[in-house]
Amino acid sequence: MKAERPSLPQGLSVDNLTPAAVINRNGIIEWSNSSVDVPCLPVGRNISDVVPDLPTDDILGANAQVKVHIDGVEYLLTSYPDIDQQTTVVLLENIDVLKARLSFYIDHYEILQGLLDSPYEGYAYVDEHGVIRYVNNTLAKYFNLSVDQIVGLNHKDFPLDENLDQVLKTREIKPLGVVTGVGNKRAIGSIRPVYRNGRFAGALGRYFSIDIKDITKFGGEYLNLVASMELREIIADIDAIMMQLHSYREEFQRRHAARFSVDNIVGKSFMMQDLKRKVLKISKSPSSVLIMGESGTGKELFAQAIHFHSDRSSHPLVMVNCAAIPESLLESELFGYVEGAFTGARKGGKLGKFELANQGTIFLDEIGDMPLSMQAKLLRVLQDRQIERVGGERPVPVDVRVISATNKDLATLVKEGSFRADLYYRLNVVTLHIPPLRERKEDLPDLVDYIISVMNTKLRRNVIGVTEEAMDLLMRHNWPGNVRELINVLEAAMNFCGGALIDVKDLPSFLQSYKDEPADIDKDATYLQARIDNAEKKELVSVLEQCHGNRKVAAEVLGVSKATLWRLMKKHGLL
Ligand SMILES: Nc1ncnc2c1ncn2[C@@H]1O[C@H](COP(=O)(O)OP(=O)(O)OP(=O)(O)O)[C@@H](O)[C@H]1O
Repeated sequence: MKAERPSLPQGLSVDNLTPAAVINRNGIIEWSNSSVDVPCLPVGRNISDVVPDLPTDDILGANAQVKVHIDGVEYLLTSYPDIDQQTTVVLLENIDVLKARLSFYIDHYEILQGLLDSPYEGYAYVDEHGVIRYVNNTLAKYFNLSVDQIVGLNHKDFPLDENLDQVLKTREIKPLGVVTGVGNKRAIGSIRPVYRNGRFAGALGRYFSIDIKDITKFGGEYLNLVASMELREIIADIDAIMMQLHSYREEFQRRHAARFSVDNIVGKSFMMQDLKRKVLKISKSPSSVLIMGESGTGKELFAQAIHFHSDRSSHPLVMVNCAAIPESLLESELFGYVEGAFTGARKGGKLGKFELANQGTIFLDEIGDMPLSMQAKLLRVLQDRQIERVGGERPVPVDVRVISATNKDLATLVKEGSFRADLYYRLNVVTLHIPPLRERKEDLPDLVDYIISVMNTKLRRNVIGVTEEAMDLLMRHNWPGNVRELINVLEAAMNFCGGALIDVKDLPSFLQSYKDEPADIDKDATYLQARIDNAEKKELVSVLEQCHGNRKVAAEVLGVSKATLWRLMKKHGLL
């Protein structure tokens, strides 16, 4: 019958594989785990009979380790005295088995050490209290620190995996965590909970560099690692994200492409022809452009055309109306923000208009309304060619051409102190002045035709033009709202007109009232003179072009003296 096991010394546990016995002060075996299965320590016998070479006096009531032999087998015998020294527990471990186990551990230790020393992978172990207990050299290098400088720190004081806190709380694995080291070195990996003897014992993280320079540096060896399933999955995830990003970019690009070229700008007046020529010239240059002109003159249309004809046209044209965005939001709209930059900030942060316009063009409309505080920040961006996201810690380089527009007189704003002079000069490298419609009324008939054709599509109508009387009234108006006002008037008239031609009665009453006014001889004369001047200039330009700039021949063709030709060229700004 198997004797009941006496209590073992505290902290000692005995399994059934290691022969163990409890012996009394006289060396008699009182209990043994091996009496039935492996009867090498039979109960009731004296231990010195069973283990002939045992120095009994050394082990009884003492904690000792001795090498002994039983039936020719070598054992390591360990003794543990009970607290009252009445009994002693002895354990017998087969030395050959111990040696084999040890060499197994040594081999595995070396393999593990080799893995942990990997130059491609970073490892970290954080205990259940959040104290960093281990990092390998590779991970320490991410932070330009030594292993010793990191081990012992609490993870809250050190920027390890962003998911670490969650794993310590939820004890669940978190894939795709990012470790951001110094110089924006980044590694991606997973962190998982660790259990020891069934007890939660912290978290273990494993990371791969996602720095392309590192990947190429590791070359073939790195590619071997690519074969690992985990990395392949991560790469597949990154690929999917990149593809998504690419399609969003394309969609963004499509929505922000320039829709109008110079051919869409209606107007044959000399001033408009001249402006269109300038647009074609300046579009290729990276210089900032300032477009000035009253409201509704077509400043945005010109900005579109500049972008359309530039080398940047395959990249976005991003519009910002500086007057429409509250001052408090303008900075984050222009430069973006990082996650957690302020209360209500979107998760993951937000890109600003400058970054969205990268490699393309940004159109800053109503620049005269930009608050002074923002003007200083914009100036820095134009000088340094880099932006700083709100809440961000590092500048982001941007390659953006800036076109700004205003209907205010910026030079006067500078004098009054509400616009920075240095910014004015930065923006004003090239200036386009769009003349108001009243100064180029000869463009009105073409604009009317163009607007009617656009409105026919929009309103599903078939109007072919305006009557002579109606055109006369349109010509008499001063158009303070410029082309936009003309568009509104014609749209309203097309809604009223029942026939193919817009007549006087279809026009708004303020226009109809002109017909009761005596013709303004001065105004009409000015208009006529403008047309004559325009025709004269056109003829001059065409003849000079035909004669390849040879003034003597041009004067002959025109039938004027060389002096008259010179005077005419000066008058029309052709010298
Ligand atoms: N020369 C033109 N040819 C054809 N359409 C024009 C022309 N000029 C202006 N338009 C049209 O007139 C409208 C107003 O033009 P746009 O918005 O470019 O003016 P703006 O000067 O930028 O105005 P604001 O200063 O109020 O922003 C638009 O619908 C535009 O397409």
